[in-house]
Amino acid sequence: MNGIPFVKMHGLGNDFVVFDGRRDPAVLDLDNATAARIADRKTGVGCDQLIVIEPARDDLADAFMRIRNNDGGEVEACGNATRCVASILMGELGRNDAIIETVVGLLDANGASDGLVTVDMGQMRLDWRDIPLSEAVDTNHIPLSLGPLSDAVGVNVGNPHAVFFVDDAEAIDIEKLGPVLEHHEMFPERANIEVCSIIGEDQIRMRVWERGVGVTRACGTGACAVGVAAARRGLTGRKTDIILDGGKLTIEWLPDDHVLMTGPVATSFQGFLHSSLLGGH
Ligand SMILES: N[C@H](CCC[C@H](N)C(=O)O)C(=O)O
Repeated sequence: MNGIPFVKMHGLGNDFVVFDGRRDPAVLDLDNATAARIADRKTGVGCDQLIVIEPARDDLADAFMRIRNNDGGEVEACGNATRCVASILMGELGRNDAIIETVVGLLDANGASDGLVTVDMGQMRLDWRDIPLSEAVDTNHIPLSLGPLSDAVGVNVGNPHAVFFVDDAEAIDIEKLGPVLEHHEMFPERANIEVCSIIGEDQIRMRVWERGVGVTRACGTGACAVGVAAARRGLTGRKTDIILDGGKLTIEWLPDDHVLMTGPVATSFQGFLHSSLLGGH
């Protein structure tokens, strides 16, 4: 079988095409158009994010993870994919831990009970400049309203998030509101948009419109942002279960502002990318 091997994986239905650039240099430095063609669910393999495992730059890391959204654009963080890459690396290394390097730093991953994986998603950043926002506002109460949504909480998980609390997250038309908010002038680098409601003690139901993708069944960095936002607002404690369309993630916001995210990893299939999809690359 010719073509470049990949593995199709997902975290709670947030799905990825994962290439190994350490073995196949043809997938290193893909351009945005090529990445979008591969990620396209009609013309390509189809995925929310396209992931390339690359040789680590930092001696402390086991590998570097490059993340591209469905629209081909490179982004800083992807929690669900980080668990998937950690699972691959731990399998290769025969270890129950791995360090994944990203453009925003090193992430520590560990195998947890029941086949789950825990990732330290790093230190959350809460200043308006770090979200980033286009003006100096209290990020615990961003003055932004659209329809039934208002009064967002901004959190940077390596990537930008805006969290809205509502009575019933499932009643919100996120397909309509998400893209308008993603591209709002308040967010100079756009934003991932989460709509959530408290459904029990330390239990939060969340839906997400992802920057550069659209509605996904789960978003790990989004769950981190929601867990932090709820605790900032005093709606929950610092350890919460986040119920997404695709299932549950457990989030813990530590006193040092790091966030631990625990959840499952799944492999769908192995495949080979026809070289025509790499285009002129
Ligand atoms: N699904 C990913 C989020 C990707 C974030 C991406 N949509 C962005 O533009 O930041 C996750 O599990 O964290």
